[in-house]
Amino acid sequence: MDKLEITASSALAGSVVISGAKNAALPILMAGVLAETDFIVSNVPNLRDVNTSCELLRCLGAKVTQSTSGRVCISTDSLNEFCAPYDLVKTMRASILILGPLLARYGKADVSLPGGCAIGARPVNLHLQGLEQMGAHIEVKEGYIKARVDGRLKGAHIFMDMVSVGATENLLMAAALADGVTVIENAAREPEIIDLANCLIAMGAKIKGAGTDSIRIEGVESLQGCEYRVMPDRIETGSFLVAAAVTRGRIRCLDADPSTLEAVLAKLEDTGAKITTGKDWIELDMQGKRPKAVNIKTVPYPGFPTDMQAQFCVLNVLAEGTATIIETIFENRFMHVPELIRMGAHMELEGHTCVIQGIEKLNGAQVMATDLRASASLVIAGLVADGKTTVDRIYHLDRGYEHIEDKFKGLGGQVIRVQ
Ligand SMILES: CC(=O)N[C@H]1[C@@H](OP(=O)(O)OP(=O)(O)OC[C@H]2O[C@@H](n3ccc(=O)[nH]c3=O)[C@H](O)[C@@H]2O)O[C@H](CO)[C@@H](O)[C@@H]1O
Ligand SMILES: C=C(OP(=O)(O)O)C(=O)O
Repeated sequence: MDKLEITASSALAGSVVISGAKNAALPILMAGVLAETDFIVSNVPNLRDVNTSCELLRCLGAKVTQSTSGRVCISTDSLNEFCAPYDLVKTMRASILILGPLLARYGKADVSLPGGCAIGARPVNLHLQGLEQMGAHIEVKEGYIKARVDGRLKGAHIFMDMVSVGATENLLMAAALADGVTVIENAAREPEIIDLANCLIAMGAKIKGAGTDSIRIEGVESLQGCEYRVMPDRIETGSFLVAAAVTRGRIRCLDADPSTLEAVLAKLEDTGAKITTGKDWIELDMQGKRPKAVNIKTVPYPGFPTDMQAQFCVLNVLAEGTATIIETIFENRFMHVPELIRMGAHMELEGHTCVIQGIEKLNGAQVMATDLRASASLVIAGLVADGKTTVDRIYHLDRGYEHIEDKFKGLGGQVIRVQ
């Protein structure tokens, strides 16, 4: 199994090109099921989760071609299977996003329950309740969600109990082909929802309000393929900016979108970083200074993202002062804490809160990656730890960071992959 070896690096410097967003690309690829003609997606990152999504579409009978330049072409002419099997779903939770599109277009879908994962139980009740409100008959049997509808789904007024990105996306895709108007209240407002909605609109869907907490979808009878470019990855961007901050460096993220990172950039400024932005770039300059500690509370967008919590833990581990980190989205998203403590961090964890006392240096160690962003945080920690840090189980990282070692190398970070 591959590992990453990281040795203490000097201040990161230079530019890094940001990839397309994993969390936008995955729902957009699933939306391919809705299109009657060829659908072309560009700026798709080369990631394990993208390969899994393409594999899932192929498993349904769709024709999918992936090019090395980040273009994926999907044709559903030969789609004739309606089951997302456990073996694929267990490797990627976002597979649940195939449910809405399959049901809306073909009236049937059997999707394996994704199961719990490292960061929390992550139930899918909101996805199922919303589809039921739209007229679907749903049974959960032998580990599979079996959903059926006679004819088209019906538009419905759906109030979501909790803000869920995935449930909003599944219902948005289902409603695009439903008969009548659907309103999703208490919808998630993440930029990836706007990206998905823009893609569906380019396919012919009628959607208003994406990016607000009330989305109105007037269902249409059919959707056509289009060419769509995936938005930049705001979490990859934030991860590189944090890496630059902890190494007291200066980097520029290219092909990035500053408007999707306001909460993260504000926190970085609070650490003492100088942030400059252009239309599609962000520069962070620590001016050689040690970052100051910043308190974080994760909340749905536009608040501070849970997907940046682990990286900000590392920043605070090395910052001047004491910080409190509160995780409110996932009940088990502090798996990086014991690993960072093994590297010398001063952290105390109680329930959803972690108190961090900043120190000057970490010590390299062998650490284990337990989920995607925890893995990224350990790589960042390795950049500023004395000696060598080995990050094991990096298949998590490969789910979400494209060419991570090459990108760090380009900034002067000493990160190598060993097999
Ligand atoms: C592929 C993708 O885009 N993944 C992102 C997506 O995950 P995902 O879409 O799975 O996350 P959700 O927004 O659905 O989860 C938010 C909270 O709602 C709960 N919940 C969710 C659905 C449901 O039916 N019932 C329920 O209780 C979850 O357990 C969690 O506590 O949003 C998360 C929150 O920003 C991010 O961390 C993930 O990176
Ligand atoms: C939690 C994440 O992804 P997923 O929802 O695919 O597990 C993430 O991107 O940080």
